[in-house]
Amino acid sequence: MGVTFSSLYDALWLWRRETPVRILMLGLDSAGKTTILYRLQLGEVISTIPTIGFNVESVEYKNIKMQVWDLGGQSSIRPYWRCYYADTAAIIYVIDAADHERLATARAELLAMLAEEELANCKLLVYANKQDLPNALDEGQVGAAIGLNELRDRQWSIWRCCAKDGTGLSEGLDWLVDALRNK
Ligand SMILES: Nc1nc2c(ncn2[C@@H]2O[C@H](COP(=O)(O)OP(=O)(O)OP(=O)(O)O)[C@@H](O)[C@H]2O)c(=O)[nH]1
Ligand SMILES: [Mg+2]
Repeated sequence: MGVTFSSLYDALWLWRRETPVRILMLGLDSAGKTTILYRLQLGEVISTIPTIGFNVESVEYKNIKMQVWDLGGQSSIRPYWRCYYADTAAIIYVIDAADHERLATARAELLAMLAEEELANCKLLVYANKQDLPNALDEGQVGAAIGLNELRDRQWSIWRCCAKDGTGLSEGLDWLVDALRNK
Protein backbone atom coordinates (compact mmCIF):
# COMPACT_ATOMS: atom_id res chain seq x y z
CA MET A 1 0.00 0.00 0.00
CA GLY A 2 2.81 2.37 0.99
CA VAL A 3 4.53 1.67 -2.33
CA THR A 4 1.33 2.42 -4.22
CA PHE A 5 0.84 5.80 -2.55
CA SER A 6 4.44 6.74 -3.03
CA SER A 7 4.32 5.81 -6.75
CA LEU A 8 1.16 7.83 -7.12
CA TYR A 9 2.81 10.78 -5.41
CA ASP A 10 5.87 10.47 -7.67
CA ALA A 11 3.67 10.33 -10.77
CA LEU A 12 1.68 13.38 -9.65
CA TRP A 13 4.84 15.30 -8.86
CA LEU A 14 6.29 14.42 -12.29
CA TRP A 15 3.04 15.38 -14.01
CA ARG A 16 2.92 18.75 -12.24
CA ARG A 17 6.55 19.40 -13.12
CA GLU A 18 6.07 18.48 -16.78
CA THR A 19 2.76 20.25 -17.37
CA PRO A 20 3.44 23.86 -18.39
CA VAL A 21 1.89 26.55 -16.26
CA ARG A 22 -0.43 28.72 -18.31
CA ILE A 23 0.44 32.42 -18.09
CA LEU A 24 -1.35 35.31 -19.81
CA MET A 25 0.59 38.45 -20.65
CA LEU A 26 -1.80 41.39 -20.93
CA GLY A 27 -1.71 45.16 -21.00
CA LEU A 28 -2.51 48.08 -23.28
CA ASP A 29 -1.14 48.22 -26.81
CA SER A 30 2.50 49.23 -27.03
CA ALA A 31 3.18 48.45 -23.35
CA GLY A 32 5.98 46.09 -24.39
CA LYS A 33 4.40 42.62 -24.00
CA THR A 34 5.77 41.06 -27.18
CA THR A 35 9.19 42.58 -26.54
CA ILE A 36 9.19 41.03 -23.05
CA LEU A 37 7.99 37.63 -24.32
CA TYR A 38 10.83 37.28 -26.81
CA ARG A 39 13.42 38.71 -24.44
CA LEU A 40 12.40 35.99 -21.96
CA GLN A 41 12.40 33.29 -24.59
CA LEU A 42 15.35 34.26 -26.80
CA GLY A 43 17.26 36.58 -24.48
CA GLU A 44 17.29 39.32 -27.09
CA VAL A 45 15.25 42.25 -28.36
CA ILE A 46 13.27 41.63 -31.51
CA SER A 47 11.62 44.28 -33.57
CA THR A 48 7.87 44.02 -33.05
CA ILE A 49 4.73 45.03 -34.83
CA PRO A 50 1.40 45.46 -33.00
CA THR A 51 -0.01 42.04 -32.14
CA ILE A 52 -3.33 41.22 -33.77
CA GLY A 53 -4.36 38.00 -32.06
CA PHE A 54 -1.64 36.40 -29.95
CA ASN A 55 1.83 34.96 -29.69
CA VAL A 56 2.38 31.88 -27.56
CA GLU A 57 5.77 30.55 -26.49
CA SER A 58 7.23 28.07 -24.03
CA VAL A 59 9.50 29.66 -21.48
CA GLU A 60 11.37 27.68 -18.83
CA TYR A 61 12.56 29.55 -15.76
CA LYS A 62 14.09 27.97 -12.65
CA ASN A 63 12.75 24.53 -13.64
CA ILE A 64 9.21 25.82 -14.12
CA LYS A 65 7.83 25.30 -17.59
CA MET A 66 5.50 28.09 -18.62
CA GLN A 67 3.30 28.50 -21.64
CA VAL A 68 3.14 32.25 -22.07
CA TRP A 69 0.29 33.77 -24.09
CA ASP A 70 0.93 37.32 -25.25
CA LEU A 71 -2.35 38.88 -26.38
CA GLY A 72 -2.76 41.98 -28.51
CA GLY A 73 -3.66 45.02 -26.41
CA GLN A 74 -5.39 47.35 -28.86
CA SER A 75 -8.76 48.56 -27.59
CA SER A 76 -10.69 46.79 -30.36
CA ILE A 77 -9.23 43.40 -29.42
CA ARG A 78 -9.23 43.71 -25.60
CA PRO A 79 -12.77 42.22 -25.46
CA TYR A 80 -11.25 38.95 -26.72
CA TRP A 81 -8.87 38.63 -23.75
CA ARG A 82 -11.58 36.79 -21.85
CA CYS A 83 -11.55 33.95 -24.38
CA TYR A 84 -8.13 32.99 -22.95
CA TYR A 85 -8.85 33.14 -19.20
CA ALA A 86 -9.64 29.45 -18.54
CA ASP A 87 -6.97 27.49 -16.62
CA THR A 88 -4.70 30.51 -16.24
CA ALA A 89 -2.35 30.34 -13.26
CA ALA A 90 -0.90 33.83 -13.48
CA ILE A 91 -1.23 37.12 -15.28
CA ILE A 92 1.72 39.24 -16.24
CA TYR A 93 0.31 42.75 -16.67
CA VAL A 94 2.64 45.07 -18.54
CA ILE A 95 2.45 48.86 -18.23
CA ASP A 96 4.28 51.53 -20.18
CA ALA A 97 5.47 53.51 -17.16
CA ALA A 98 6.16 56.56 -19.33
CA ASP A 99 2.64 56.69 -20.78
CA HIS A 100 1.10 58.77 -18.00
CA GLU A 101 -2.04 59.65 -19.97
CA ARG A 102 -3.13 56.03 -20.28
CA LEU A 103 -2.49 54.84 -16.71
CA ALA A 104 -6.18 55.36 -15.90
CA THR A 105 -7.13 53.14 -18.84
CA ALA A 106 -4.57 50.52 -17.80
CA ARG A 107 -6.09 50.58 -14.31
CA ALA A 108 -9.66 50.23 -15.58
CA GLU A 109 -8.76 47.29 -17.85
CA LEU A 110 -6.85 45.57 -15.04
CA LEU A 111 -9.65 45.93 -12.49
CA ALA A 112 -12.29 44.76 -14.97
CA MET A 113 -10.20 41.70 -15.76
CA LEU A 114 -9.52 40.82 -12.11
CA ALA A 115 -13.25 40.92 -11.40
CA GLU A 116 -13.73 37.89 -13.67
CA GLU A 117 -14.53 34.72 -11.75
CA GLU A 118 -12.23 32.59 -13.92
CA LEU A 119 -9.23 34.62 -12.76
CA ALA A 120 -10.10 34.57 -9.05
CA ASN A 121 -7.07 32.47 -8.10
CA CYS A 122 -4.50 33.91 -10.51
CA LYS A 123 -1.26 35.42 -9.26
CA LEU A 124 -0.60 38.89 -10.63
CA LEU A 125 2.84 40.09 -11.67
CA VAL A 126 2.93 43.70 -12.89
CA TYR A 127 5.85 45.05 -14.86
CA ALA A 128 6.32 48.85 -14.89
CA ASN A 129 8.15 48.75 -18.22
CA LYS A 130 10.20 51.29 -20.22
CA GLN A 131 12.26 52.47 -17.26
CA ASP A 132 14.90 53.69 -19.72
CA LEU A 133 12.61 56.56 -20.73
CA PRO A 134 13.28 59.77 -18.81
CA ASN A 135 9.70 60.37 -17.70
CA ALA A 136 9.02 56.77 -16.57
CA LEU A 137 7.30 56.43 -13.19
CA ASP A 138 8.79 53.95 -10.73
CA GLU A 139 6.99 50.84 -9.49
CA GLY A 140 5.56 52.61 -6.42
CA GLN A 141 4.07 55.39 -8.52
CA VAL A 142 2.67 53.00 -11.13
CA GLY A 143 1.28 50.69 -8.43
CA ALA A 144 -0.52 53.60 -6.78
CA ALA A 145 -1.87 54.86 -10.12
CA ILE A 146 -3.40 51.50 -11.00
CA GLY A 147 -4.76 50.81 -7.51
CA LEU A 148 -2.72 47.74 -6.56
CA ASN A 149 -2.85 48.50 -2.84
CA GLU A 150 -6.62 48.31 -2.96
CA LEU A 151 -6.66 44.74 -4.28
CA ARG A 152 -8.11 42.20 -1.88
CA ASP A 153 -7.62 38.40 -1.94
CA ARG A 154 -4.94 38.61 -4.60
CA GLN A 155 -1.27 37.67 -4.55
CA TRP A 156 0.41 40.43 -6.53
CA SER A 157 3.75 42.09 -6.99
CA ILE A 158 5.06 44.94 -9.14
CA TRP A 159 8.55 45.32 -10.56
CA ARG A 160 10.16 48.02 -12.63
CA CYS A 161 11.82 46.79 -15.81
CA CYS A 162 13.21 47.69 -19.17
CA ALA A 163 12.43 45.11 -21.83
CA LYS A 164 14.95 46.74 -24.16
CA ASP A 165 17.95 45.73 -22.05
CA GLY A 166 16.25 43.10 -19.86
CA THR A 167 16.75 44.91 -16.55
CA GLY A 168 14.27 43.83 -13.86
CA LEU A 169 12.60 41.00 -15.79
CA SER A 170 14.22 38.19 -13.83
CA GLU A 171 13.46 39.84 -10.46
CA GLY A 172 9.75 39.79 -11.35
CA LEU A 173 9.90 36.20 -12.59
CA ASP A 174 11.67 35.13 -9.38
CA TRP A 175 8.68 36.39 -7.41
CA LEU A 176 6.26 34.67 -9.80
CA VAL A 177 7.87 31.21 -9.71
CA ASP A 178 8.01 31.37 -5.90
CA ALA A 179 4.34 32.33 -5.79
CA LEU A 180 3.45 29.49 -8.18
CA ARG A 181 5.48 26.94 -6.19
CA ASN A 182 3.90 27.95 -2.88
CA LYS A 183 0.34 27.98 -4.09
N1 LIG B 1 12.19 52.60 -24.74
C1 LIG B 1 11.62 51.41 -24.60
N2 LIG B 1 10.83 50.93 -25.57
C2 LIG B 1 10.29 49.69 -25.39
C3 LIG B 1 10.53 48.90 -24.25
N3 LIG B 1 9.84 47.75 -24.37
C4 LIG B 1 9.20 47.82 -25.55
N4 LIG B 1 9.47 48.98 -26.17
C5 LIG B 1 8.98 49.44 -27.48
O1 LIG B 1 7.58 49.69 -27.39
C6 LIG B 1 6.96 49.39 -28.66
C7 LIG B 1 5.82 48.41 -28.46
O2 LIG B 1 6.35 47.18 -27.99
P1 LIG B 1 5.55 45.79 -28.16
O3 LIG B 1 6.32 44.76 -27.42
O4 LIG B 1 5.25 45.53 -29.58
O5 LIG B 1 4.20 46.17 -27.39
P2 LIG B 1 2.94 45.23 -27.13
O6 LIG B 1 2.56 45.44 -25.69
O7 LIG B 1 3.20 43.84 -27.56
O8 LIG B 1 1.82 45.93 -28.05
P3 LIG B 1 0.53 45.24 -28.76
O9 LIG B 1 1.00 44.03 -29.47
O10 LIG B 1 -0.02 46.30 -29.68
O11 LIG B 1 -0.44 44.93 -27.65
C8 LIG B 1 8.07 48.84 -29.57
O12 LIG B 1 8.55 49.90 -30.37
C9 LIG B 1 9.14 48.39 -28.57
O13 LIG B 1 10.44 48.42 -29.11
C10 LIG B 1 11.39 49.45 -23.23
O14 LIG B 1 11.66 48.85 -22.18
N5 LIG B 1 11.90 50.70 -23.47
MG1 LIG C 1 2.39 42.64 -29.00
